[in-house]
Amino acid sequence: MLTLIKAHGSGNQFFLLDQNQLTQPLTINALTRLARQLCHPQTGLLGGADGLLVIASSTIPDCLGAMRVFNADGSEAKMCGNGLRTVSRYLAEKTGKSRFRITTLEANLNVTRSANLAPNVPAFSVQIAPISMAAMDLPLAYHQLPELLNVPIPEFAAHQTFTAIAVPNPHLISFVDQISLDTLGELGQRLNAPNSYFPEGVNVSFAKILGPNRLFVQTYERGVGFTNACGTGMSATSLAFAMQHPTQFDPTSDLTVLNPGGLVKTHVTLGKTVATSTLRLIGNATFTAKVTLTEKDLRTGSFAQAHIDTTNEEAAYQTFIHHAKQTVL
Ligand SMILES: N[C@H](CCC[C@H](N)C(=O)O)C(=O)O
Repeated sequence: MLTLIKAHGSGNQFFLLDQNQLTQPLTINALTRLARQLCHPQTGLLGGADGLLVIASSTIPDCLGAMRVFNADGSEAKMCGNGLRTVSRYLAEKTGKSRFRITTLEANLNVTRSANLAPNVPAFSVQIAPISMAAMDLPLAYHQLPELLNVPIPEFAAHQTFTAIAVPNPHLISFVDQISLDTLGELGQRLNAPNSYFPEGVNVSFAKILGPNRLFVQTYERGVGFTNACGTGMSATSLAFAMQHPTQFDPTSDLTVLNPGGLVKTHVTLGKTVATSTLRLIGNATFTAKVTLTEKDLRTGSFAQAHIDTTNEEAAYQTFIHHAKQTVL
């Protein structure tokens, strides 16, 4: 038997699979198929999820594991900020460590257990890196511009400016007075269609500035669609906020970033270049259920015999968010 964990970071839902439990690792094709099967909102497990996080061993010194990210549509992503917090918790509990690194596709990232946000609401602080605005790192094909920083782009949306940042997965960010889900949804779908300005797709975030170091961010995610929260999206948006709204950015304290699924904190340090800036994402790592099933059923995508143990953490998280939103707004 093996265990899948259903988890979320700020309402961004994932299944965690530690490949070390398997007789042999699943191939990329099998992981792509499994992500689609597990995450499907109707036919998946537990109402589906936004992605599948695959944990494997790492050979890098002081890295306790490696994380790969598969979106609900099966596409692989370079990074997942909310997911990294849940993987950090999994590895912290597996090893008893509270400060270590995790290998991701383009960086070995520092993670640290933080103080619980409330009783039964564990939290982690994770590094988000590498950071780039170079069109080739997104990749972006828009009128040969070397980067997008606060650029009006009528083809994307009227009367809006856009910033593109890779952390290292690709993000397109626009600060708006009011968030139009229709505009965001149409743009998200259009820029993730074949032959768009973003040949590998892009996560699109609209952000509302609520006050100094306080944002609300809604993201349309590549490979998923609208989600409760996008960790890398909120991190990239925090960096864009620091660059574009310096009078409202206090570098000495965290930002509070609200989202439909709750809230996170981010910390931004602005370097001389974007590549020398740093980002940290701090927030909950909630395990909502543990799923036990045979390796055979996992490999065949047969979940009828899976045994579900629901935890009591979701109620604790909702209580925390209810109180937190009252204090932050
Ligand atoms: N959809 C994203 C991956 C998941 C990232 C998001 N869930 C996060 O927390 O960062 C992408 O394709 O780049």
